[in-house]
This record gives sequence, structure tokens and C-alpha cells, in this order.
Amino acid sequence: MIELQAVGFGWPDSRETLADISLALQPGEKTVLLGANGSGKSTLLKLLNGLVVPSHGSYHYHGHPIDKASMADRQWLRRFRQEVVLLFQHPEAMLFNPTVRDEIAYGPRRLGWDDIDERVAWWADQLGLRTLLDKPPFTLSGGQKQKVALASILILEPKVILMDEPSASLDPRSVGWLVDFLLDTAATVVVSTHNLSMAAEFGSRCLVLGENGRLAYDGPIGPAMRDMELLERCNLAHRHRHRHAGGEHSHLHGHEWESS
Ligand SMILES: Nc1ncnc2c1ncn2[C@@H]1O[C@H](COP(=O)(O)OP(=O)(O)OP(=O)(O)O)[C@@H](O)[C@H]1O
Repeated sequence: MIELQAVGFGWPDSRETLADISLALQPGEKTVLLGANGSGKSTLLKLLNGLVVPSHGSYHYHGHPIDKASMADRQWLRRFRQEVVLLFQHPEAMLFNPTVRDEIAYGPRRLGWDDIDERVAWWADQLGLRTLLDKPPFTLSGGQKQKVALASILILEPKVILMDEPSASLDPRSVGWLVDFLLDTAATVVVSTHNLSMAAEFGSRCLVLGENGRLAYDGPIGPAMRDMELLERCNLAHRHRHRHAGGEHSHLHGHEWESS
């Protein structure tokens, strides 16, 4: 349903951020996107969300090209924005309505859906937001804002859910809820994370972006997590020295993950 062919992308005045990325995502597939700081994870998610379009190569969604022309087609864009959603790493970027209720209802109202109050109440309950519905989003904590942003995209019943570091500001119960949700949803999901200990909870397929903006790995997550050379090369694990009882050794560390 999503197909990238030899995609390259560079932000203005910068080196090529993504280079020669080819991949296909199937309906219902759950994929984890890993890469060091600045490797291009957020950029790739924004590209999949059509916020930026490839400088080279092609992106097709259900066979429809995603390029400047299709993104300028308002009718197509409306459908695409409902079907393919992105949870930003910093949710402030998504919140602009006067209340949490309006924020969550915003998409369904624009789409002219029925039963909006019931839908909002259901998602507010799912994410523990019921008591916050009348508050302005800017008064909420970082994790609460993340949950409002999550409710406002999931209410759209999307077919593709892109999430940029969702576990970074969510508490354990909310992360647990998210993992359960991802197990049950029929949507195609791509989750970026630095948290290697959580990675396998988010998906069975793994994409690793190298620091050169190229895909260093695309395959099952188990072998990727055991491939020390890959993790070290892509700056997802680092080696440093330890002193214990007069002896010294070095071993690899991942973020919240370790291997001797
Ligand atoms: N809006 C932008 N304008 C210009 N350059 C950008 C923009 N967004 C990202 N970049 C650059 O693109 C590169 C990749 O950034 P990106 O945010 O995609 O990386 P990331 O893998 O998500 O990093 P992190 O793990 O730190 O969130 C960086 O060099 C960054 O400076």
C-alpha cells in the first residue's frame, strides 16, 4: 500500500537527509524505525505523511503518486490526511484548538462525521483524558499533550499510523495501552524509537537508518537487535570501558538495553 522507490530528500541548505530509500509497507504491517539522532527518522515519517515530497525517486500510496501535484489536489489531500496520520515527536506542533474536546473533534468535524461527541468521549476515556476535555491544550503536561495528539489522530480511524518517538513522554500505563492498541489495530503502523528495549513491542519488522541517511537494515526485528556490528555502526549502541574490582573491560551499551 506504501511504496518508496529510490527516494532521496534533502532539506534546503543541507546535505541529502534521506538517500536511495526503497521499501514497501503492506496493509496491517507493524514496523519499527530505528536510527541515531539526526539520521532522518522524523524526516522519513514526514515524507510518508506527505508533509515533504521526494527530491528524487517516487512515493506511491495505493498506486497514487505522492508528489507536489497530488498534495495540491484538495480532494485527494483530504482523503490522504484522514487515512495517513502522523503523531509528531513534539505534540505542541499539532495542538491549536481552544480546548482538548475541540482538538480531538477537529478532524471528524472537518470530515462532517456524525456522533462526534460520542467518538470524542470514547477516545478521551481510552486515553484517560475525560477530566481534561474542557482545558486548553497548552495548559497540559507534555505527556497529556501527547495523549491529546494521539486521540486526535486515532479518532480519524486511519489506515496508516506514523508515530515519532511515542514512548518518550508517555507514562508506563499509557505505553502499555499503546502497545496493546498496536497489537489489535488493523492499520499499518510505523513507530520510530530510540528505546531498543521497547522496539520489539512496537513491531515485528525493523528499518534501521544509517547516519548517511540510507537504509542500513530492513528485516525482522529479532536479528537486528542481536546484530552488534549493525547497532554499533548505526550509532544505536556504544562501547565504553568499565572498571570493576581492579579489572577493566569494555562492552556494548544500547539505550535502556545492554549486551556483554
Ligand atoms: N525542518 C527542517 N529544516 C532543515 N533541516 C532539517 C529540518 N528537520 C530536520 N532537518 C535536518 O535533517 C536531519 C535529520 O533530522 P531528523 O529530525 O529527521 O532526524 P531524527 O533521526 O528524527 O533525529 P532525532 O533522533 O534526534 O529526533 C538533521 O540533520 C536535521 O538538522
